[in-house]
This record gives sequence, structure tokens and C-alpha cells, in this order.
Amino acid sequence: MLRQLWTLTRGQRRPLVAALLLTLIAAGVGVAQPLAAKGVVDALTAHRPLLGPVAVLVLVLLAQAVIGAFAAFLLERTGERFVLGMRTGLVSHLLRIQMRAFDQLRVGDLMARASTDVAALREALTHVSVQIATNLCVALGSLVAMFVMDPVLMLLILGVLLTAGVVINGLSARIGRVSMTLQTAVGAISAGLERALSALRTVRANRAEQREIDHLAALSHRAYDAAVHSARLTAVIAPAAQLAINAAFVLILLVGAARVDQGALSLGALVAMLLYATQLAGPLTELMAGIASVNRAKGATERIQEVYALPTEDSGVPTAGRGTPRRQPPHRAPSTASLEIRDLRFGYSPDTPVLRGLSLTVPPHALVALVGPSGAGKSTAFALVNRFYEPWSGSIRIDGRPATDMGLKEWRSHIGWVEQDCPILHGTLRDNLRYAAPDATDDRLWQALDLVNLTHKVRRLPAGLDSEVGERGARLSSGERQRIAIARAVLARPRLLLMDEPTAHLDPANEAALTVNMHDLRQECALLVIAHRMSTIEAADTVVMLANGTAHATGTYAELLRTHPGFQRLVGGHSAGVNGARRS
Ligand SMILES: Nc1ncnc2c1ncn2[C@@H]1O[C@H](COP(=O)(O)OP(=O)(O)OP(=O)(O)O)[C@@H](O)[C@H]1O
Repeated sequence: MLRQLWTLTRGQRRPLVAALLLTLIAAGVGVAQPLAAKGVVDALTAHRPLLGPVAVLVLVLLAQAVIGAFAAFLLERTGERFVLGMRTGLVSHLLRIQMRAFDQLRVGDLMARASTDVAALREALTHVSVQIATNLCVALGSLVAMFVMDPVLMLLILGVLLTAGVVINGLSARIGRVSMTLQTAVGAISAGLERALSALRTVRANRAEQREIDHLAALSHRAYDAAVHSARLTAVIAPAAQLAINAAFVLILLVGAARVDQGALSLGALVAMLLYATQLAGPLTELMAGIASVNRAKGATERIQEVYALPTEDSGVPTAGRGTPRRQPPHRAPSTASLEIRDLRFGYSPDTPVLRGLSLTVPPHALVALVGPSGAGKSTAFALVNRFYEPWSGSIRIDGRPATDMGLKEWRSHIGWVEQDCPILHGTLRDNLRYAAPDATDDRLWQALDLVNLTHKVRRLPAGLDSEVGERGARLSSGERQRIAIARAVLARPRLLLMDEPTAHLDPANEAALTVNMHDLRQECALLVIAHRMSTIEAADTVVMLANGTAHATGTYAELLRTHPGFQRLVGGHSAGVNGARRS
């Protein structure tokens, strides 16, 4: 446990050691205080000049106060720096973890790890570690002095203390296990709350408030039970340490008296041994309590290390994301495709393939529609083009360059992506539009808004581009969210634009306008569009029908409609089920 904590102090060890040394110096100066006071009293009784001894006493008192204050400040600052470093480190790790690992986690729990777990660790890493180290020094000093006076008696005392240490260590280990339960329960509360609050409208519409409250209350009770269990174990530690010290006292008295009787120990040495044992009591009790506190931080430590153990995109993709991308070979023939997918195989679990050899091509300036039944793997294909997951086999090229030739950042800079549920981030309209192109001028923002038919609406808003969109864009309609997402993607001027059913939330007028705009967009980039709506399918230059994880049929809308019964069924289903009427 201490080793784990030590690894986490990386970067803060120097100030931590400095704070420890200052605390020890302050304690040492404290020891000199009685001597300085003795000097004053001796000078007084011997009628010697008082100035010198008094000056020494004042200096000692001042030094202790100043060094103590500085040590305390250094310790606090180290604690805060630790929290700062830990939070920024965790956040930067979390935002880079591989999608496959991220899919297994709960957002609320991750948030708890970056907030409450870090706070729980802070105490153990700063105050308690210094407290343990100083008390250990004081206790060792006393034991050495006792050893010099009477090794036999000291070894007996050591035996008693070690026995107590073993018992207390066992208790501390149990505290460590309970703390893991406690921190996990706190993480579950945070995840449960995130789940309920992020879907508050769904919760209310389904009258599920009480069920969510009960669920969170049950999790809170689990945390309470673990905390009380930990408190019970902690409560035993101080009396156990006290018991050991009392036993050491009795031992010194009984064995010491016998050894004085045998002439093996002087009476003065016995008195000194007793005084040392008294001095040992405080540091030893604090030492044991400190070890228990460190164990209480065990849950938090393990949970934070679990996050660091998650693979990041950089670590999982050996050829991508790191270093300078390889240069293109100088005599490469101009590419005939903006996007070329060859024989792509992939599944989320090893035994369930989703894509079973998908191949498709998006020529430059073309609009290709990807259609297929629900669950066929259309969004999965998009995720692979974005390189959120590594394919089992097969290749993806953009403008003729394979994915393995480019780092992730460079690769993604060529792609614009409009997601199915169009996430809008908290902030202003301007923040959202500039998300992929932070340097875009307002003129370009207005052009992009024009493209998605939103200029009029935004101009009428009192704050215009500075209007707040609310949490997840709650102050916008679904259609507006979708149009903002499209404008945002276009602003980054991608070579390839991926759109996951871009017209899903649009009314017929906006749907028609966007279909025209998609045609215009082809001047700037190639488009691959997951299409459910007839207007999008019909507008495409090529339609690729995905079934069973492969491109089942490829052709123009008219060709497929004429020759492919599966496509006829799919389109028939759409015209009846999705948008009601098919436009011809
Ligand atoms: N992150 C994930 N983890 C595990 N399985 C997933 C994940 N995402 C999708 N799947 C599974 O992969 C299959 C293909 O899903 P995908 O979302 O690619 O289909 P789709 O064709 O886009 O469907 P839709 O038209 O309904 O959006 C589905 O069976 C789905 O359950």
C-alpha cells in the first residue's frame, strides 16, 4: 500500500521530503526548548547575565514557530499540487482512453474517481505520510536510547510492541478492503445520479422518480454501511495501541525491578526507561492511527490506479497517434477515392462479427448513401472510419493514404462527423460551431449557418452567436441541434464528411433544403451518409446497401430499385414506415 502511494507521489516528492525535514527540524527545535529554559533558570539562580540565555530561548521559540508554520504551508501546498497534478493527469488520461475500454465504464463513476477519490488520497499522501515519518523517527530514537541503556529490556518491549503491530496491521488491512467497498459505492452513487439527471425528462415521463430515488438511497446505504464498518475498525486501533504501551510499562516495571534487584540495571536507568516509554506512547499511537488512515485511502488509490491502467488510444495503436506521420511516397498516383474501405472485418466481441468483409469506395466529390436494416453495422463502419476501434483486418484509406500511415489526430483532421444524436456541448452557439475549427471567423460561422438554414433564427436571438445552448443543447430543438452539428462539421473543411442520418430530425422544408445543400457540399468534400430517408437516398450518386456486415449491393438508386429485391423491400419499408410518402 505504501509502495502504491509512493508511486502516486511522483512529481511531489521533493516538496514532500522538504516538508518532512522541516517538520522534523521543528520537532528537534522543540526538544531544545527545555534546555534553553533551563539555561535561563540556571543563569537566574547563579546571578549570571540573563541577556544571552533569554535571547537563545526567544530565538528557539521563534525558530520553532517560523519553521513549523513554513512546514505546515509547504505540506498544504504539496497537497494541493498533488490534487492538481492528479486531477489533470486523470482527466488527460480519461479523455484518451480507448473506446473499447470506455464502452465498459460508467461516466459518473469516472467523475467520482477524478473528484472524491483524489480528495480521499490527498490526506493520506500529505499529512498522514509526514505524520507517519516523523512519529517513526521519534519512536525509533526512543527505542535506540532504550537499547543503549538496557538491550534485554528493550528487546522485550519491542516484542510486545511488534505483537501489537501485527494485530493492528491486520485491522488496517481490513480497513483497506472496506475502504474499497466504500469508494466503489460512492462511485456508484455518482454514476446513478449521472444516469438519472442526464435523462431527467425520461425519468419524469415514466414516473420513475421514486424508483431512481430508492436506487440511489440503496447505494447510499451501502456506502454508509461500509463507512460505519471502517469507523468500527478504526475505533479499535487507538485502544489496541494504548493496550500495547500499557503492557510495555508493566513489563518495564516488573522486569526492570527484577533487573535492578539483580544489579543488572541502575535505578536511574529504570526511571529513564520509564520516561522513554512515556515519551513513546504518543508517537506510537499516532503512528498506528496514521497507518490506519493510509489503509483507508487504499480504495481510492486502487480506483485511481485502475484508471491509469486503462489503455489509451496512443498505447493501443502502435502505428498511429504518435510521432510524426510518415510522409507520402513522392510518386504516388493521384488517388481515385476520397475513402476506400477494403475487406473490413470487425466485431465488438471476438465471437460476434459485425462487419464481415466490408468494402466500399467514396470517389472525390461524391455523395454515397449507406443504407441497410437497423443493426446492420452502418454506425460501426463510421466508428471504424473515425478509428475509434481497430479493425480485426482490412484497410481504410483516405485520399489513397492508409490509416497506418497517419497519426490519429491527422487522420481525424480529414474527417467531419455528424453523429446520429448530434451532441451539443454546454456553452454558446459560437463555442459549439467553433469546436472543430477554433480559428473560424464570424463570417465563416454565418456562412455555415446559412448552409443549414439557421441564419434567420440565430439573427433573431438577442445574444446571436453568444446565445447559451444549455446542457446538451437543451435550449434547442432536435432539428436545430442537428443543423448546428452539421454546420460545426462543415466548418472544419474536412476532406470527407460522414453523416449519420442527417435529415432524421428535420421538417420537410429543412430536409429539402439540406438535400440541396448536400449537393453543394460536394464541391468541398466527399460525403458518406447513413440514410434512412428517401430524400437522402435518392439524392446520392451511389447507394451501398449493407447487409450481414458486407456491402450487399452497390449502384445508383434507380439501378438498385430496378434490380435488387432486398433494396426494394428496404425502400418500401422506409417509405411506409419512416417518412410516410416516397418522393419520386
Ligand atoms: N459499443 C458497442 N458495443 C457492443 N456492441 C455494439 C456497440 N455498438 C453497436 N453494437 C452492436 O453492433 C451491431 C451493429 O450496430 P450499429 O450501430 O453499427 O448498427 P446500425 O446499422 O448503425 O443500426 P441503426 O440503423 O439502428 O443505427 C448491433 O448489433 C449493436 O448491438
